[in-house]
Amino acid sequence: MGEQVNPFDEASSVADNPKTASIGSSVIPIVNRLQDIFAPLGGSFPKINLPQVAVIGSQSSGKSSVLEALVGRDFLPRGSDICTRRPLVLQLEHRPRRPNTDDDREWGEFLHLPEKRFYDFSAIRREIQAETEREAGTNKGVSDKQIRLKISSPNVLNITLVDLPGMTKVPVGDQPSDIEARIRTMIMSYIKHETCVILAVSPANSDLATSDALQMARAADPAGSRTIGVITKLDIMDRGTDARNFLLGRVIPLRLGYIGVVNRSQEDINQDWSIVEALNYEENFFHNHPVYHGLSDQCGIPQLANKLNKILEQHIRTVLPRLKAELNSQMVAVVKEIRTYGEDIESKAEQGAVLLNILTRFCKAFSHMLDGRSREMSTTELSGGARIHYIFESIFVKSLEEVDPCDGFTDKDIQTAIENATGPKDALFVPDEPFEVLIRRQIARLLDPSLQCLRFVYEELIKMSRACEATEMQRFPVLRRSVDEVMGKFLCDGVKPAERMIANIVEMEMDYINTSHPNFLSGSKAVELAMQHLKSTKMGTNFGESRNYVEKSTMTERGLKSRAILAKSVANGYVLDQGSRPQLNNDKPPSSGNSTGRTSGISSLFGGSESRISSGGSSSSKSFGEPMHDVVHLPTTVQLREPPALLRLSGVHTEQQELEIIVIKLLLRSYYDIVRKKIQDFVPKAIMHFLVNHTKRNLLSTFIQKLYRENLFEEMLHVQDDTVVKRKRTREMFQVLQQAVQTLEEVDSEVTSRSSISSSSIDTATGLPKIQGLSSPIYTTSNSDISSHTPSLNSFKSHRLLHSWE
Ligand SMILES: Nc1nc2c(ncn2[C@@H]2O[C@H](COP(=O)(O)OP(=O)(O)OP(=O)(O)O)[C@@H](O)[C@H]2O)c(=O)[nH]1
Repeated sequence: MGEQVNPFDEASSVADNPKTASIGSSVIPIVNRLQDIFAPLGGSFPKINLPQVAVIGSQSSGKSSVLEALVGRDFLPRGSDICTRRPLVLQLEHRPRRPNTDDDREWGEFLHLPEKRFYDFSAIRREIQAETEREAGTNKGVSDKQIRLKISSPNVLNITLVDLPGMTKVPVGDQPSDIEARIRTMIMSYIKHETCVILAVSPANSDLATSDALQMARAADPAGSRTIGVITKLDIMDRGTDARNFLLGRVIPLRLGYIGVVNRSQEDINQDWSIVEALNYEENFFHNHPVYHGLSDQCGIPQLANKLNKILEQHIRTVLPRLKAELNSQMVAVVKEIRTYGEDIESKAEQGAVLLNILTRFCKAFSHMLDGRSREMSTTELSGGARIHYIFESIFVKSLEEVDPCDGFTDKDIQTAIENATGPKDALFVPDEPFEVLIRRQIARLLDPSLQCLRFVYEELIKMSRACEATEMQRFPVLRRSVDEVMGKFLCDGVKPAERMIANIVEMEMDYINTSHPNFLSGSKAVELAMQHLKSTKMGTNFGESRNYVEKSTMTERGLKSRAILAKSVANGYVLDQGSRPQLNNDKPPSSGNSTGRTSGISSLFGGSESRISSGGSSSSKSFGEPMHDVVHLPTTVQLREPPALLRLSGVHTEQQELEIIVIKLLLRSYYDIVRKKIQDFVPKAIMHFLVNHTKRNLLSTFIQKLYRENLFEEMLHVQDDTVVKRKRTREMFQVLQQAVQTLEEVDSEVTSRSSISSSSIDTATGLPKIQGLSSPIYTTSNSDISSHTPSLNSFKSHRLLHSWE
């Protein structure tokens, strides 16, 4: 006794002591093996996160002593007074042994002292004490601020253990009056998590039935599926009493049962007993004790470690299927990749077959994509032929729909066109020319969007051809480039006739303005509507309404030629008839003398103003032999101003002019509508015929013509230089994965045979044992050990549990 353990000396570790078992000792080989499996697969593989273990109990119940014994290292402050005053989160980190090195030392590292390694474990204990005092003071104060300590060693498992301050009732020193509630809240924040295994420590020398630890554990884990009861200080119970009934679960039943332990007493600590010595003492104690002798499964730190190890093994067993699934999906990916690298193709016949196959598949994929029969059809966005339909309907047709037929010219422009068309005379009727000039101009504007639509479809086809490049084509860069080139040229060639056809359609429309079209608005209707509009404008009503009405109502009406109809229009009170002179509706005599330049002597079609017809009678009554005017040559008194070089209309319209403008606009709208509809119909047809369907029909024959040539086989099927390397590497990876799957199967059956927890009693979410059925009483079963059932691999597999991964 009293022999000091040298922490540097690995031989002194409990983990290596064949007589003892520390936490994770049985799990380490499994985890190591798993790591060996996954190491060659790279860092992408997820880690196995084991559950956290938290030690709870009343003050000085022996929590730190239990934790130390489980880890097998002396490094925690222990004592009869309050020692743990801040939560200590102890992260054990497995460091693989490095071959051919002797640096297998263990060290500790605090989060608050990064990069400082503690190789001396008593220095770790001193730092824990110092750091506790820095935060919680020296006078028994408690803080919930964690101390985080990482222990790195080749002998530990990756697991986190938490030592928590003990529960107390009466505040002492600097402790606040609500210390009890505060500590309980702190403890609960750790043990409430489903993945936390609770070690509920109760000292045997106090009333076990009122154990604070068991009460709290029950609150956090009502099913009792992750709580192990630990009874300490069995060596200092009242003489004549023992904890047998408690250990057997007869007082407070607990699903995972109880383990009784004997740690070092304060005196042992003072005498520097090592952990190994303490464990030897404990072993002897139970062996020689008349009551506990028969309860060897429930007594001793090694039994506690065993119980915990089984839980950890079970957890690993729970995550194994997930690992397998992960391996399998990697296998699938690798097999897929191997396929992209293909095999070496030697003979010409083979090369020809491969090339033809690739080209045929490409064309099929292209066709399928166009027709919406692609296997990899997206459900999140439009693709293939649906995009072309969208271009036609939602872009092209809709955009033409939104064009205003009178866009691009003003009323003044229309009036100027009318004036110019009548030449030096005043017109009898509204002439055809302005209407034709303007409608041609508007039809010409349809060409650009039509060609744009063609370009959009062309670009779609290019995109689709890229998307169709089958995986096997990826490894033949020359073939890929050639297919791109042939496709590009082929599509370009298809664009040209489509372009010509579209230009022809527009030109045809511009070349002959068919005012006899059945849907064209009749001139008389146009005049009528124009007059209605003028009238309603005067009355303040909205012309838009009447115009809409007109457009609808006249679509089917057979139109008459504008000139003829206009000549029979009614305007401003005059009845106009072709070839006859306008008659005034009233008997107003024509005024004489003050005729303007616009009066021509013959009434114009819209010649409604008196001034425009007033001088007609007198001039027509003169004979040819007579001079036109009676000119009296007097000295010039009035100087005419020179006409300006650039003549423009003022923009102020007479009512008559306004009427003419409206008529022209109505006719423009009506005719433009007819043309627009034709263009909306013919342009997509031209594109489909000359470009899209042509491509579908003739692509394969073009490919065969251009690329399927024996002298090109070699060149076309030349693989990328790194393909050979990749092919080799992927095949090796496939073998590694195959090996990994096999090893995993072995580990699985190994763990299954070792694990003694029934698969049906595993919580699928946490990997921890669970209670069957909610109706069963909490902390119910007697202390019948969790090891009573050993499931077969098949029974385990049939359950197909969920696995907890983080
Ligand atoms: N005789 C005997 N003494 C024990 C046993 N377990 C712990 N002790 C002593 O009880 C005292 C408290 O032990 P700790 O391990 O510090 O208890 P703790 O629960 O961590 O204490 P706090 O963290 O301060 O709440 C120490 O003096 C230990 O030596 C035991 O099984 N038998």
